[in-house]
Amino acid sequence: MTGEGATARPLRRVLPRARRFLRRRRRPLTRLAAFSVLESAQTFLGGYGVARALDDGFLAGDTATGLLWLAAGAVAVIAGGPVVRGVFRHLADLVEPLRDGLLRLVVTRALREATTGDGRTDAGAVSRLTSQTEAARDGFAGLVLTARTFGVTLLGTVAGLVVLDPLLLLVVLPPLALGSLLFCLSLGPTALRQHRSLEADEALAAGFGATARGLRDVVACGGERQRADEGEALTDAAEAAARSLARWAALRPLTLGVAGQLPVVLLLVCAPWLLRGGVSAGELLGALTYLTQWLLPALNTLAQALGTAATRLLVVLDRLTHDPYAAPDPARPDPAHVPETAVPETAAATPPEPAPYAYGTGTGARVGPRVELRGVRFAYGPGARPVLDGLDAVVEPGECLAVVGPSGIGKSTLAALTAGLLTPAAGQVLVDGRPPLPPERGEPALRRVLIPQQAYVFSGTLRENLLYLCPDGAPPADVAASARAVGLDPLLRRLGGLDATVVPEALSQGERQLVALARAHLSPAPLVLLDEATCHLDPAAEARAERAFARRPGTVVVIAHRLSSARRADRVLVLDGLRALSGGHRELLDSSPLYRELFGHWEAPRV
Ligand SMILES: Nc1ncnc2c1ncn2[C@@H]1O[C@H](COP(=O)(O)OP(=O)(O)OP(=O)(O)O)[C@@H](O)[C@H]1O
Repeated sequence: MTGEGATARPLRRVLPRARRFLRRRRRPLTRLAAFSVLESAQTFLGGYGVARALDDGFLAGDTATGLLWLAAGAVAVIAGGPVVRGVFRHLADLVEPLRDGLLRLVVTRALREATTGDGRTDAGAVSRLTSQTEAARDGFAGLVLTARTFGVTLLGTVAGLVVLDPLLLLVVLPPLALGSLLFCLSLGPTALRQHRSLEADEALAAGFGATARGLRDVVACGGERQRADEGEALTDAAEAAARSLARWAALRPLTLGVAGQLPVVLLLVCAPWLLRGGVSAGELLGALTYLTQWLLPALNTLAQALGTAATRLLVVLDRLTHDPYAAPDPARPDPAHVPETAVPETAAATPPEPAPYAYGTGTGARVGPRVELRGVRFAYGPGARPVLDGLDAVVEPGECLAVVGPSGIGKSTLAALTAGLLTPAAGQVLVDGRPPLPPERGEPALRRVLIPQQAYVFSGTLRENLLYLCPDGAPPADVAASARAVGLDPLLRRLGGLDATVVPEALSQGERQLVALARAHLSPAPLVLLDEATCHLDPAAEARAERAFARRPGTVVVIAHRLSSARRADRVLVLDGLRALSGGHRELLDSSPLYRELFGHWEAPRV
């Protein structure tokens, strides 16, 4: 999860720019302040008029005077119209340059990206030019207006209370100052938590987006458990961030209560003392009018604006002013990459299950799980014709079985059933005597890897790609040995070593298959299923990769792309739709017309 430093970064980036911008706008700011002082006369008369209306008018039996004072307050509001117009005019002088500056920045950057010719395009420029700059302008204007209104109200209220009776100020000022101070102190931590929550949400969205995009490959590579753990870690982080934000946000009503409502309560509680001290009933009501009619609403609006609108403004400003193509900060991992490469803390903290076999580069005895298919029937849909029906087959521990048969006969279906990706409608698939668990139920340790035709390579270093199926990591010597064994060395040298960054789309299909093969070779999985996983390699490279898997301890099932794979395997399974025959290459040439026919059609390269 991102740390405090990372969450504070947008604040640190935006605040100096904001200060510079405001320093250059002294004139409109001064004019705005001058109009605001005029406007505070409205607030002043709002409370003072009520006090005089009561004391000099209604309580003194002079209703006309009372009504006149009330009317004075109303006239002040109406006369304030031109003042408000002036405020908006000077507000425009402040916020329009902000939008112009942001537009200039976005256009300059988009043009630079379009003309540097490095192939990167700033796809978000249109959104930044339109909605985001408008959002920044509106947000800034709203914030200035709210802060200004609060300042005006506070000024009018304090002036009114001093004129009515300084004793009133003695009661009102302490809780108002204390509440405001507490509120200001809570702003920083709340903003930090808001950013942390936003970042956690974004990381969550990026993580699940990446999973959704690569779902097929994740399943094919047997990475469901790792993905599920990563997803859970991201969800937990987002939840923790939201809870932390909620705790700080809950402080806000408390501070507002101290600043806005406690003075009202204190005024009422101290009313007898105030009245004895010379404060009149009208002055008391005037003070209450200041608090309830003016100060409290202004305080609430300000708190709301600072709590939500200001944070949103900060995020938008940061997005607009921060160069997305600037050199990345090494302290900040790219959220889009985190789920692809990182082993989640929860997984790392869980002690690994004792591995039943030794894998990787060893050359020991032929060990591995026994795979058994008993009377397996499978159809893609309830009414569909079964692809496999009554299929019996066995792969002995440590054996390499090649599966051959015409196109569409069900070879990949058999691989997917063995991997646990599909469940038979009838019969049983057993790996070491147990049905392979479907991916969503996962198994604690990586038991099998299926490499499909379309190899999965992600953006990251070669090392990260190779270690993707090694939740507990692997010694560097094993990584290098697996790369060498499957024939990845030339690509490794060309890219500049294990720490070179891989751009998946810049690799050929065969190179991608080599990366996937090295990854499976290095993985601790005791059962490897190669579903035409070498189809883009030339015959010599295919032979090298298959020999590497034959030397690796474990059971291997190869869905053969060329007959040469069948010749190298310990045994061959021929699927012909009605029955399955298994045996050695020579044996099948004698016993299986289909195998003979396939052999006749296949080119048998000499490698
Ligand atoms: N997801 C699916 N939904 C419906 N039918 C499918 C699906 N996948 C495969 N099939 C059908 O099941 C049959 C067996 O397909 P499968 O891919 O297992 O054959 P295959 O022997 O591996 O073929 P190939 O050698 O061409 O890859 C085919 O008729 C295919 O059209």
